[in-house]
Amino acid sequence: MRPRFSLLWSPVRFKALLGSSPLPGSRPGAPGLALSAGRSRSAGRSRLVVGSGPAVLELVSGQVEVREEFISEEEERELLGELEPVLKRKRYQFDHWDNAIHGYRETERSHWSERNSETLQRVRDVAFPPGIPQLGLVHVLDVDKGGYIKPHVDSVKFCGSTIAGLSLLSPSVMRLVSEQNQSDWVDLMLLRRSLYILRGAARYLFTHQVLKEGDSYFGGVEVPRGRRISVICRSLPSAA
Ligand SMILES: O=C(O)CCC(=O)C(=O)O
Ligand SMILES: [Fe+2]
Repeated sequence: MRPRFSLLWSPVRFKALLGSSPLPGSRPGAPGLALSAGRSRSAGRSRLVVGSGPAVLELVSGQVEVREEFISEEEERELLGELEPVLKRKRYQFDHWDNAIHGYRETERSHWSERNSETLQRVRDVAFPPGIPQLGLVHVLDVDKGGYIKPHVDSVKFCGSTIAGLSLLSPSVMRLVSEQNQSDWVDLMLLRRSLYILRGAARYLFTHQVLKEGDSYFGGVEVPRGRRISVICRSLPSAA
């Protein structure tokens, strides 16, 4: 039996699937505007978020966060040590017509080693305000070097207002595109061992995607893609 709240395999996992075509009216990978230091929580983080203009950056300010070096090399090794044996037993999946993710394998995990539990607790502590209900299962997604995640909005049935993900092994670019106006976009530079957090409008009103090799540019500079594992914590939808 799959867990009741499993995000995996669910046909309603994705609310929207828009394809991965370039953005109309803007050039993907173009430098864009950086989230200004005044609006981000620290000047050090602002260079990891760029967007198509000040209005879109204003809209997502406080709802998009990227924290560089959130985990240490040692913590990354520890997570990989627990995850690799599980992931290696699975095959990468390619080319299913309805898949929002191409070239991936995934798992969910509720029990972790003590050290990894501590790392994940740090993620939860910064991502979720006290008392907010959280999905106990942590989602682990292993996307191959040639793999990518197409634009989608996480299902509101299974995921609440906050998504927080650690990036292991490879840098990548996450692109948010406004569902209302597709020329409004925000790119997040997801460095290896960084944490990103999407909240509120950034989570509900924008699709998110992880760019494929060849399209993977941040601020006009190519971000070489390798195999990437993300470890994702989510809040629960509030009860209806
Ligand atoms: O890999 C990530 O960080 C994001 C994955 C994602 O968007 C999803 O599983 O819904
Ligand atoms: Fe997602």
